[in-house]
Amino acid sequence: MENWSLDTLAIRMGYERTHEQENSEAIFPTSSFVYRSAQEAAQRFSGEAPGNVYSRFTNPTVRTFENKLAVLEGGEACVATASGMSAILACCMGLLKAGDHLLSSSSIFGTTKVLFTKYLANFGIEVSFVAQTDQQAWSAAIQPNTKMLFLETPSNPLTEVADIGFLAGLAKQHQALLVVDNCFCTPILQRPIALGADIVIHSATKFLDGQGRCLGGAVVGSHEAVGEAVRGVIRTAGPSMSPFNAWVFLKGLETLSLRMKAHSAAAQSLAEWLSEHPAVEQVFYPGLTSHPQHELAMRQQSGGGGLLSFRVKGDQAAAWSVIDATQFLSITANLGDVKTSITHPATTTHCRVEPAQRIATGITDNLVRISVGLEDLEDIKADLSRGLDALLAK
Ligand SMILES: N[C@@H](CCOC(=O)CCC(=O)O)C(=O)O
Repeated sequence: MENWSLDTLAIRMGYERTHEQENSEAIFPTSSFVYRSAQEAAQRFSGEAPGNVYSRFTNPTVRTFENKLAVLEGGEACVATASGMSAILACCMGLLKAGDHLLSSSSIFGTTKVLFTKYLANFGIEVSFVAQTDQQAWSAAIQPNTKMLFLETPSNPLTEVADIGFLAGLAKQHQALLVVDNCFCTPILQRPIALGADIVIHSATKFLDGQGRCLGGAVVGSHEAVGEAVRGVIRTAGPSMSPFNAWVFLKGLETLSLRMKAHSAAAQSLAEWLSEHPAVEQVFYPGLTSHPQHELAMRQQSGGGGLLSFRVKGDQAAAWSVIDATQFLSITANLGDVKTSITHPATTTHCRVEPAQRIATGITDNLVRISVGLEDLEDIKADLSRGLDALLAK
């Protein structure tokens, strides 16, 4: 197994067949487990003996998913959660305490921002935000009590790519943890732990699933931080992944590599096509609009991912008209699906961010986000052309 590539690991690693000798992984939809004696139960609950205890924190199907994702991300441990947001919550609850400072990129998913500002602040965690790609701002915003640096890269929805290596160095210098939400790239395109990050977060709902079926999340990192601290939160607070969802994500991992390469190639072509369209003001896709070395390196190595966004020439009505003119693209607030989705971030994914802050971070009313799926690219372009061409006729 040591020499297997990520493609083989994603399909083959980490599963011991039951006595039925099944080829596809079994699902264990059980809430609890039965012991041969009271003593065995006590040993399992105290951790003295290994094995399943209760599906809130130990389930064989969920464990298979966790073990596989840990290896793919290069972490020692993985804890699966009920959603991407509960992965972020468990990570913060397990690794921060009142009085600590969390330094976050300002280019994060709107709901993550609400979690940090509205809820973590209530528990005495200090939060501040810096521009994703401004290295001087990250350095200047470090405080004596900074315990965690947090970002999504590429960011949602402007696909800003941060230099993980630089931020990892900064975090280490100040004994803080670097947490990277890797849900846009997945380990197929980017492995933050190999670049120096301490923790990787996933919304498994996105590309890990790949077909928009289930909610789930994951935290990957060291035994101490994730295997102990974050798992302790999940065991106690209970935002756990269900066995059925874990099974769906296991199936998703089997095709992840193929899908990510196809999503990336399609998104890159679509970004280039959009940037030539006269009704489009600006396109955001890694390496397309700016060329810092780490951004180009990421794209050349593996592709820039399946997500892009663009500003139409006009206002919110113009953006909505492009969205509404599509016939098969899914108007939805999700991403990472084989079905292309189209989203108006200002009024959906980032609607709870205070307007001035939203606009300051580039989520303007004329911005449209696309998660490029695996339909024929010419069909996707034709669906988008309808609304874009109509804008020119006005
Ligand atoms: N991160 C995803 C999920 C979008 O989900 C929502 O926008 C739900 C709204 C909310 O959390 O309040 C994406 O960016 O599409």
